[in-house]
Amino acid sequence: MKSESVGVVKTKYFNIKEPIKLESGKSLDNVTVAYETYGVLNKDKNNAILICHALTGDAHAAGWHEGDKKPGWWEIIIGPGKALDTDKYFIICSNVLGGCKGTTGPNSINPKTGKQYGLDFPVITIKDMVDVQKLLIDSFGISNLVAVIGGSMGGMQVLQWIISYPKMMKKAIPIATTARSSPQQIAFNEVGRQSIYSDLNWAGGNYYESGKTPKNGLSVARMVAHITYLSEESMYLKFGRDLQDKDEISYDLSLDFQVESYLHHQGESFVKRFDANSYIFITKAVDLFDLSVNNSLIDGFKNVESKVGIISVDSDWLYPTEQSTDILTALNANDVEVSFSQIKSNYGHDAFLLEKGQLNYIISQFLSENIVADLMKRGGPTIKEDVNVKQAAKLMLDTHVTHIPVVDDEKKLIGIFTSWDLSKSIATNCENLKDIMTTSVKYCHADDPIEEIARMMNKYHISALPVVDDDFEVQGIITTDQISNMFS
Ligand SMILES: CC(=O)SCCNC(=O)CCNC(=O)[C@H](O)C(C)(C)COP(=O)(O)OP(=O)(O)OC[C@H]1O[C@@H](n2cnc3c(N)ncnc32)[C@H](O)[C@@H]1OP(=O)(O)O
Ligand SMILES: N[C@@H](CCO)C(=O)O
Repeated sequence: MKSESVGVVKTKYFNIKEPIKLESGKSLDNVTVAYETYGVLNKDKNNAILICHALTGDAHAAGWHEGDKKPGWWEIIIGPGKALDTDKYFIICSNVLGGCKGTTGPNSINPKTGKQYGLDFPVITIKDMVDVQKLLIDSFGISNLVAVIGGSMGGMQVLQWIISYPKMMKKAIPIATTARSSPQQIAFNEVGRQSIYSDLNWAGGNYYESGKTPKNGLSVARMVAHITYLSEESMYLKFGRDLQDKDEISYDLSLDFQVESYLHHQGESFVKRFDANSYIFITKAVDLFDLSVNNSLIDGFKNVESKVGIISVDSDWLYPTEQSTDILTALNANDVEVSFSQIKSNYGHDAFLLEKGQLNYIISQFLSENIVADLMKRGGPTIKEDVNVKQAAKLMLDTHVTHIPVVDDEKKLIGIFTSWDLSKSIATNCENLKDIMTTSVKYCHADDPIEEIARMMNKYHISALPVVDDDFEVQGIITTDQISNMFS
């Protein structure tokens, strides 16, 4: 076990009491969500990061299940000192709705029949997956996530999050993904589904009780899909035209090449961990994914508020970089704060699971708290100037703050009342807030760099700055405590 691993972990389960209303108009009762967490949720509940997994992933993103030979699928970036630093963040990862690794899906028991759903399971969408994740996040009492991050189908969930719940996260990191599935991506998934339907054990999806699953069909579906996760270069480097367990071609249509053997291996190991019906429903959800509105991604992304760090892989031909730059263009057109990084790798699409150095560097850079929005305390108390000092002092005491922005009737900043002003009021027997408050108040904006704020605080010997928007309305406050916490 690596020293920087989170160690032995266990999957937990969250049961949703209310029915889940799906995008299709149908609903699902008794939904269970399998999830894992790493790190500690702080008392303010403002250090959580949500991971969204890819097509065949699960909640087990990091650490080791007792007795397992392999760690979670994103062990390379989750753990003490890594980009998703569990000494700093509280990491949550759940198995998607429709999955087969603990969250309700087609292999779960339908409460209405007492039998496994099979194809009675309703068609679900990426939005349905995100809505279920939101209920899980709500159950922790988290009202604002540091970030939502995911690759491939996980990246689709990230993009759905920033549209469905724009105020729920400061940052979003969609990796190797698209804002709408392309005809080529749909085509590959349809071949996979047809391969399952053609299996003699398919039985219309009701194979659970027979004990014989459509594993051959599912294996071939995986073989085709797995090719799209690699690149021609990586396959040449790994296999070339080398033969598998033989010195010469046998001319009997048996397996000859290493690449054939590799794909058989990937197919065989996949069917041990995945359910064919889940594969059908989840690939269908991926195909239906399209965030454009009136065929425009610009319209689709018009409500985004979070800062977005897009990452693509230069050799990814399943989700090519152009689909990431389409997202970049649409977010830019909406004045969203967005950055774009490209992983240099010959691995292809699955580089987001493998390129440890680049992923840790790019993600930790993006997550590093460098603007006011990353540290500020949103909301918080404000006060009108027409109150007396005693009322202001009581509000300070009740809300445990030493600085209260003073606002007019439109919530626009007109001053600040500090504990120093309170001391002055006592020393000068001043009772009216407006006679003692500081009117030449220094302020800042959410997108100001932290370094600039620190310089202002140092220059003017102040320890807090109200944060205002373009209309000068108070959005929150940033104090020296929040800045010093960033370095501690
Ligand atoms: C985000 C998520 O959803 S994660 C879900 C799990 N990940 C995926 O499904 C993505 C699909 N890709 C994979 O599974 C890949 O194996 C990864 C990305 C996990 C790892 O990639 P790499 O480290 O490059 O391993 P690679 O793709 O070469 O596969 C290695 C395996 O193939 C086997 N293999 C390699 N060559 C051959 C061959 N000629 N014949 C048979 N098997 C072979 C190795 O023995 C190894 O076996 P293992 O499965 O027991 O580890
Ligand atoms: N190979 C990963 C990514 C697919 O997009 C998976 O199977 O989930």
